[in-house]
Formats: sequence, structure tokens, C-alpha cells
Amino acid sequence: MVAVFTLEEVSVRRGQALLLDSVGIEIRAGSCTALVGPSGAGKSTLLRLLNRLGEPTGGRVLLHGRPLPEFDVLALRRRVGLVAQAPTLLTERVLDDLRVGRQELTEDEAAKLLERVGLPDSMLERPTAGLSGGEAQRVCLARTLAVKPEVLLADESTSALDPASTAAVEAVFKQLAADGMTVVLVSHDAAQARRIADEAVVLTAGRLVEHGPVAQVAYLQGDAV
Ligand SMILES: Nc1ncnc2c1ncn2[C@@H]1O[C@H](COP(=O)(O)OP(=O)(O)OP(=O)(O)O)[C@@H](O)[C@H]1O
Repeated sequence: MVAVFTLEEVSVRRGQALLLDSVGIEIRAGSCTALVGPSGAGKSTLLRLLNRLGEPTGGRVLLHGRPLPEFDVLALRRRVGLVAQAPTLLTERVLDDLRVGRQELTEDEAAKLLERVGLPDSMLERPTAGLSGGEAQRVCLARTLAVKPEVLLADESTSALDPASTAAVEAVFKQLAADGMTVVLVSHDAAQARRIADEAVVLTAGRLVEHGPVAQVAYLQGDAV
């Protein structure tokens, strides 16, 4: 197995609270890994360590065997892109938003990015203010992909979307992993994790309780989540 990320005994303590407790996992290259578990389990905390939006207070996170602090943080964040829960558009026009991380992006490339996330190229000239939540989330996803990251992190990226937009975003994640990208997503939805992920990491109260192929992870079986 080629590990993209290796977490060695990773802990995160904030004051009295132990948000992550000695978590050790490897995240396989070219797979879609879902971080699942109950509310407050530490899923977002773990995800944010992977591009240094957060720092462990114990243990180490390695990218291809190198500790994350050895990388330039901005270069790391281009390599490990994050799509947040709520879409945040940064400019007034869709095309300009897609160029935020890559100014030299041509209109052709921008149109291809939109196609990749299931949006028509006619949207390039649209004002960002008029987009629906589902469209805005997919523009954010396209903007992240414009930078050509090696890894895509997604934190509950469909939790505010209607079923049709959720299905569209899920299809994009699946296709990205099928194309060889490493995708790590946080989901509170077991059915979603089963639909799109290859592997699942189950956290409860900051501790790793299971990690394996989705079909073998007990937490994801049945509808009891
Ligand atoms: N700065 C902080 N100080 C103390 N506790 C914190 C801090 N930040 C987060 N927490 C707590 O850490 C726990 C883990 O938070 P985290 O957001 O990682 O969980 P989660 O599994 O993603 O939850 P959810 O599914 O509800 O988003 C929560 O109980 C949260 O309240």
C-alpha cells in the first residue's frame, strides 16, 4: 500500500479537552476515505490536520513519509486542497473565482473544470451572487481543483445541499478517486460513506475505533447511524 498520509499517535488537546487521542492511521493513495463517527468525535479536527489548518499537540502527521512541518505551508495547501462545509465565493464572477488560485487559467480550462463538477460552461460569466447553494458548492470544488491538488479534503461538503446537488457532488468525489486522486471526506451520513468511500475511519470521542474497507466497517452497516 502506498500511504499518502501517515498519522503516528496523533493527539490534539485544547485545554482540558482531548479532541484526538493517539490516533494512528495510514491513508492510501488514490482512495476515497470517509471519516465517520458521532457528532463531536473529532472528524473535522483530524481532517484539518492534513493541510495544517490545525496542529497536533502530540504525535506526527507525515505526507509521503515527510513530517508536514517540513513543507512550506502554502505549497502544502495547494497540494492538499480543502472544500469546506459552506461554500465561500471570493469574487463577483464564476470565472474569476476559478482563477483565484491559478490566475493563468484559460477559459477553456475553466469550462472543463465546470464540466468536471457537472456545471454548464455558460455559468462562467454568471455573477457568483446568484448561484444556488449546490451550484456555489460545485464552483468552490472546481476552484479547488483548478490548483491541481494531489489530495482533496472535504468537510461535510454536502450537508447543506438538496438531494440532487448532493448526488452531483458525490458523483464528482467518486470520479476523482476513480481518476486516481486521494480524497478524504468527513461525513455524518453512513449511507453516503457507503456510497462513495472505499475506506472508512471511525472515530468516537477522539479515539480510533475502526478503519477498513467500507463493506467491513461495522459502524457503517445497517441504518442505525
Ligand atoms: N478549541 C476548542 N476547545 C475545546 N474544545 C474544542 C475546540 N474545538 C473543538 N472542540 C471540541 O472538540 C470536539 C471535536 O470537534 P470536531 O469538530 O472535530 O468533531 P466532529 O466529529 O467533526 O463533529 P461534528 O460531526 O459535530 O462536526 C467537539 O466536542 C468540539 O466541541
